[in-house]
Amino acid sequence: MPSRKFADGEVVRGRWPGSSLYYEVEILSHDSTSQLYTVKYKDGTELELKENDIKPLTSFRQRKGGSTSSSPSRRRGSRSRSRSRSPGRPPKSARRSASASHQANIKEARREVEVKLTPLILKPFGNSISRYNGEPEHTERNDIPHKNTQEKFNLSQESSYISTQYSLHPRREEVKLKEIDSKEEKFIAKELAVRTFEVTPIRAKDLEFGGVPGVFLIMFGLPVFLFLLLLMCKQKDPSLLNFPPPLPALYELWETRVFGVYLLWFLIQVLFYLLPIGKVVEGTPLIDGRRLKYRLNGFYAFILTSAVIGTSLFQGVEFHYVYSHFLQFALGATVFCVVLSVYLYMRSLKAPRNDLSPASSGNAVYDFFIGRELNPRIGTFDLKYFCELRPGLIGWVVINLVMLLAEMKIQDRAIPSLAMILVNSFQLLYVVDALWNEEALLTTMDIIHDGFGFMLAFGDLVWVPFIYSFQAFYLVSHPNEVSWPMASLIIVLKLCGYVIFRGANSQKNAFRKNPSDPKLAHLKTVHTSTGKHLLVSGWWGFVRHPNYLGDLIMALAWSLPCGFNHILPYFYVIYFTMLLVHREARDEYHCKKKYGVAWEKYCQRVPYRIFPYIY
Ligand SMILES: NC(=O)c1ccc[n+]([C@@H]2O[C@H](COP(=O)([O-])OP(=O)(O)OC[C@H]3O[C@@H](n4cnc5c(N)ncnc54)[C@H](OP(=O)(O)O)[C@@H]3O)[C@@H](O)[C@H]2O)c1
Ligand SMILES: CC(C)CCC[C@@H](C)[C@H]1CC[C@H]2C3=C(CC[C@]12C)[C@@]1(C)CC[C@H](O)C(C)(C)[C@@H]1CC3
Repeated sequence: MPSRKFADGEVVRGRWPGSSLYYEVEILSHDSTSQLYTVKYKDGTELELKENDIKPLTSFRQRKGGSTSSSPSRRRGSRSRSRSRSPGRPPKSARRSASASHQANIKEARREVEVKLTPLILKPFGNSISRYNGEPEHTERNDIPHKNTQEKFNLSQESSYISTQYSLHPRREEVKLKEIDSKEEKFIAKELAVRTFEVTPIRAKDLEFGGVPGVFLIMFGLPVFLFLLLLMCKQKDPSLLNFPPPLPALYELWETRVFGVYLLWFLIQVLFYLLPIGKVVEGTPLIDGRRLKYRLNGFYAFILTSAVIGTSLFQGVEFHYVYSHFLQFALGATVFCVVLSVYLYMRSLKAPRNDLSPASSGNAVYDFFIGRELNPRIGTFDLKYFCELRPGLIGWVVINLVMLLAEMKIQDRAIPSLAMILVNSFQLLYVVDALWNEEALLTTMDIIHDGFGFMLAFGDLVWVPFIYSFQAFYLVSHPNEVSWPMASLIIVLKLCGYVIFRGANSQKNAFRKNPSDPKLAHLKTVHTSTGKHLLVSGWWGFVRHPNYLGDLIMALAWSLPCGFNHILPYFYVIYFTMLLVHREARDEYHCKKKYGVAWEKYCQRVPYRIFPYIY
């Protein structure tokens, strides 16, 4: 077997094709047949290089006094004084055909500017930002000013893919050069976006959820499973050992009126979403540097929904209808989700490449599931963002209330059971918390990475409202009396989970928003090649996903009020453990790709993923 010189994960310099420039890259893999290395540049571009085009870091000498950068994604220090070339920028030969006239204009204008070129000096670890994935001198730092500089640096560079390669010193016509700069930057950013998609097709082995067969199974299996669970839960003895009840015929489950009520609910939420109340914030930078705007009015939508529900109750609207047609509502929501997914896939075929999700693969079945378009929008209406928090999440609280009323009616109670009150209030707290901290959603994997397809449409609109309300649904036909001491223990457990969940999420969100926040000055961090830091103390030094741990503890506290007669109310805990273990693995995979060696250092330092000393 032919030997290879560089190992996976090694940080080296890779030649940018068509040029004699070398950039820091991470070796991702090596193909022994073609003898090519797959490498990743710091701006995320992945390419295949020959061994000859790769050099160890040590083969570059550091030159004193040079004002250069070796970071592909590094923004120029002084925009008026420097010109750029970057790995994102295609080699001249490749670019010429596509952009001949644009380039001619630029060249023409540039001729009028007298410039002095400073050749690139590759400077291993010459500046903090170019230290690849790790901490050559100190791994931990509390030095906020240092962190701040880097973080600011990173934030500004995030919207640009331009790197400083040559230092040009204009002597005249500075304004003109600036104009060319900005024209060219836009052009390069656009080309890079296209190029990144061209050079990084997702290979079959990178498909998540078991690839095409896996997502096929999930798409058909989950709706069937949902109905089985709901039917089992309605049985007098919902033991798993009992044979599952047969699925009713489709015509028995379909009711146009129910579907109409569901549509009405959806439209009311659309209306609330469109209200011009709440502040508007920017999301994380997209591949082409744009930042989408999002209005944060989820909490207001919740208040308004509560007002509508309260008024309807007062007016005597029969909410029991939802309980007695629960399966029909679940089917209505499923049909809606399928139609929505088809629409999303169809429109994504016309979407520009820049708008596609990094998770999409080119395979129709897989993309239908994972979502092809990252942020499908109709005007300013963001479909994914809307569905993630509104109809399903707020719907879950309303369904819980329906179950509480149904319990009182069916069990002939003057007040709801303590178990029902616990389940309702715990889950209400969870939903209100999500809506109150709506901005945090903008940095989740769902918004940044996954497209909007069947997975999230079904998850948000069907799975969340109809499965997450399962404990309340169970309690309607399976009463469980909880003693006060037991209730107190459960409340303590829920609060512990909530403190961990909220503490961890808030700590990370605050750190990502402002790394020099004085309240976080005591926390230790490692810095990464991207300029971002990773927290290695506080909640994030306890386990690598403390927020998942808190979430799981809360999930257990939601199930305990249902007692120990059946395993069915614990389905949520079991499913959620599987979901979060899988999600954790997906996140680790992305973080490993993003942060390389720095992530490995973090893993060594914080060895447990979710459960301390267990996993
Ligand atoms: N109820 C449900 O069904 C459900 C389902 C899924 C998730 N959730 C909850 O949703 C919340 C968000 O979850 P999520 O899956 O989006 O993941 P998350 O844990 O909030 O975010 C993961 C990201 O955090 C950053 N990060 C990781 N380690 C870090 C560290 N040590 N220091 C600083 N940043 C670090 C990384 O992104 P960057 O470095 O790029 O910032 C990583 O990609 C969680 O609380 C989770 O429990 C609930
Ligand atoms: C295969 C499918 C069944 C998988 C479906 C997954 C979805 C149900 C989840 C994926 C991301 C989740 C999520 C929340 C709810 C459940 C998901 C949509 C969330 C809205 C719950 C409240 C949290 O506070 C949150 C806003 C952080 C969270 C975001 C992710």
